[in-house]
Amino acid sequence: MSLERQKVSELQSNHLALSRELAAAKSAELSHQRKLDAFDDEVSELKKQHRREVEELEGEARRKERECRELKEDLRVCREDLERERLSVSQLKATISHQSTAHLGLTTQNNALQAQVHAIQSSLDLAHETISQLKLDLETAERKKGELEREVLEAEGVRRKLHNMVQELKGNIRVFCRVRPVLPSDISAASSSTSSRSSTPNGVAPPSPSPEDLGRIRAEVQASIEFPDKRDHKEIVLSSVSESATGQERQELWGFNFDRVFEPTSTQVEVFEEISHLAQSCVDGYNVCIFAYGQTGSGKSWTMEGGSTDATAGMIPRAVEQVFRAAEGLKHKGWEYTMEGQFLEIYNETINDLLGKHEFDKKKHEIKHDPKTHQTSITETTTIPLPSPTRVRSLLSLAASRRSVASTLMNERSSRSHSIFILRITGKNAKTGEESRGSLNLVDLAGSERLKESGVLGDRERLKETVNINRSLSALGDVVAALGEKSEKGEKHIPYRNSKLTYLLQNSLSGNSKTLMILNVSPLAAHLNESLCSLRFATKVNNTTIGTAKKQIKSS
Ligand SMILES: Nc1ncnc2c1ncn2[C@@H]1O[C@H](COP(=O)(O)OP(=O)(O)OP(=O)(O)O)[C@@H](O)[C@H]1O
Repeated sequence: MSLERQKVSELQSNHLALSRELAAAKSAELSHQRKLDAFDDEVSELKKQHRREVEELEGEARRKERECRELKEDLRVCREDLERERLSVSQLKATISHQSTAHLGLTTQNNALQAQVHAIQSSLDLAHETISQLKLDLETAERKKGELEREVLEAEGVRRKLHNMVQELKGNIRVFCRVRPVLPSDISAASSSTSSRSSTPNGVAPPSPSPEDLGRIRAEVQASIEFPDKRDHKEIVLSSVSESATGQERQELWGFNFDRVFEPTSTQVEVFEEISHLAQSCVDGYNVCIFAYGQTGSGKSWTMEGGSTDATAGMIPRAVEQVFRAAEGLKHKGWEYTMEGQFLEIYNETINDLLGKHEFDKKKHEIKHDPKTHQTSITETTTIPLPSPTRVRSLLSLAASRRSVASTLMNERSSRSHSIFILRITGKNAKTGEESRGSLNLVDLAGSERLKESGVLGDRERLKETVNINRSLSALGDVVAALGEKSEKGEKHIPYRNSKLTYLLQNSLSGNSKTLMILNVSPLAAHLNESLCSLRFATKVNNTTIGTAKKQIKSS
């Protein structure tokens, strides 16, 4: 038992020891557990910290990756730039080498030019010397020229005096003849009448004529007109070939002489050159009358009024400008001029005021002649002061728009009235006290064709016009004839009052004025008979002496 007790005590002590150990172990375990918990906390803290660090490192890695990508992109761009720069460098190298070659060339050229400059400089020096010598020569020449100009002026005065004396001796009616060119419209009218004859029955138009056809048509429409006097241009010869009764070819020739004959190629400038002295005369105090005569479409309006350009302007604008120039040229001698204009037409023996505001034919205008001043006035007509030639142009176009224009077979824009432009020039000389009164009458007569030719027989109004036109033109012929007889036989009655036209122009036809008739002739074969009539009439006028023109100058 003791053994057992002993054993129990041993066991108890063991148990106690073990309990103690257990307790110690438990407390050790507790402390381990605490340590373990502390470690766990530390581990979880470390894990958190590690996670944070890992996240940071991953963020950092991503940023680095992005930077790396950007750097790679930059690198790529830089490489491209580099490539481009390399290319441009190589191009620049090529340019530089090209430029250096060019530079070399330019340097050589420059050297050559410099050598030339030196050469030019020396010839310039030489030229300077020559110029100063020439200047001296020029001064001497100009002195001589001034002297010669003075001599020419004096000679011009003498020439003018002699010219007026010759005119006075010859009488004061001059006749010029002007043949107009064949117009494209003449050829197309002839070619359309030929083609209408040859047109097919089904109305299909024939083909347009070839250049050869046109040449042939031109030769057919053109009358045979020659100008044999190539020196003085005073002769015109018309001819025609006809068949005699026996079937033989017979050529007839008609020759006429005038003071001047103008061929179809003559320009307005050339025609005006021959009459510009008349414009000068009216500034000197003469009555001047220029009238254009001829059949419809022969070029009267073209000659008197002309076209719209400077080159084609007719005698009216040119004469007016010349009058203004002449008046300006006399200013330094003390002359001051005033000009005024009137524009009238005679239509069916009635005077119309082309510058008036009233309806035509409503007012009755009377013609009055002053026997002392040899001036003609027309009652109740508009007189417009003309301070410049420009004003005259606008006045001409106003008158043209009011002028009676109707249509006949001869000319689609045929003027059926006589138009009379009157420019009155009054001059006063403050130095000498002289006064001068001149006038310039520019008359565009209505067409002179005969009744049968004009194709108006069926039209009463046109017939009346043509009868009136022909009556006034034949009255003009009678006046001219009577003037011719008067100078041969002494005093004789002159039938000025037989028409408004002759009565209006009385002072311009009676020997107190300088008169020029421009006969306009059509170049067409179809108008040959009319042309011959006109040429015969003009010859009658040309053979008439109407006496001596008188200057209207009054001394104070
Ligand atoms: N020298 C010329 N140069 C060029 N064309 C001209 C010339 N003369 C006349 N003409 C032309 O001929 C045509 C007839 O001329 P214009 O109208 O002057 O005739 P006219 O004799 O005045 O006729 P009317 O009696 O009907 O007034 C016009 O088309 C005109 O332009």
